[in-house]
Amino acid sequence: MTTVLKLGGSVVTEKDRRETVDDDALSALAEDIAGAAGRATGSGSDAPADLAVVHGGGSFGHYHAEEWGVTTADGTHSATGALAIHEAMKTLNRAVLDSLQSHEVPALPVHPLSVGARDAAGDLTLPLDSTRRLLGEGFVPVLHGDGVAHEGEGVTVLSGDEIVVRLAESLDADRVGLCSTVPGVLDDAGDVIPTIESFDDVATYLGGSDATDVTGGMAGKVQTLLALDAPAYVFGPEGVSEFLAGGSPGTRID
Ligand SMILES: Nc1ncnc2c1ncn2[C@@H]1O[C@H](COP(=O)(O)OP(=O)(O)OP(=O)(O)O)[C@@H](O)[C@H]1O
Ligand SMILES: C=C(C)CCOP(=O)(O)O
Repeated sequence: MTTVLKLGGSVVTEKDRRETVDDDALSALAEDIAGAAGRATGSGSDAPADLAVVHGGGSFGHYHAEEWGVTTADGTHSATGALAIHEAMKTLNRAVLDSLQSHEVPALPVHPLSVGARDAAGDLTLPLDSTRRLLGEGFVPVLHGDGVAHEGEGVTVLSGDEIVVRLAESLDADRVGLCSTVPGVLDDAGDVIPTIESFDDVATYLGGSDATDVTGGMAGKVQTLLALDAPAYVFGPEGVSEFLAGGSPGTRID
């Protein structure tokens, strides 16, 4: 059983305060991840079957991407700018790793800038040999939204959501979960939509992000998740344990 879980940048950071980790939220998530694997602190048991974690940018990557005018399509040839985005994401990644490891989750980093590339059409190559091998050896690889080399553009943004989709396809994942600040995809009355099977059915409800976010909020998420073979779930932090236990919190996207 292979599971891909994205921790939204909106959840693990205070999105409107530059480069600020939400320590309490992150720690609660790490505890849920550890608990789901029967690996709560002190249990000493091994890693669960194949869990890959991805996290977004929150108040780390997005601030720098915006400052340098970098999006998923428009890049920078400034090494200073690209490094600012990458280093901010590495700082956040380190905080995620520290929190997971402090809950006995055997988490290790995989930095997409070092391996990924986009061609001129924007198509992504993301070799995942190290991710696959880490999983096979009982680790929990933790990838993150990052900069990526992009033909003709320099470096553009690679969103955590795009990494999730690529991971799910390449690892033939059984389940995909996106933990965001919202309890699911919401309709115009603010209620969680239980299941989404077509973009057109829900397009009018879907907006961008309510914070600084160069990769674009819920509409993009739903669109990319619909393209996946594996079922994907969008839920809030309260849904993580249920998701990792095999349940169906929030919105299911088929
Ligand atoms: N119909 C909708 N239902 C739920 N959320 C919506 C909807 N339309 C827009 N949103 C916005 O989408 C946001 C979630 O997208 P966002 O990209 O901020 O999430 P994230 O994945 O947690 O963060 P990051 O992109 O930094 O990783 C919600 O906080 C909300 O503001
Ligand atoms: C802004 C950067 C570098 C990462 C974006 O990742 P996302 O928050 O998952 O969209």
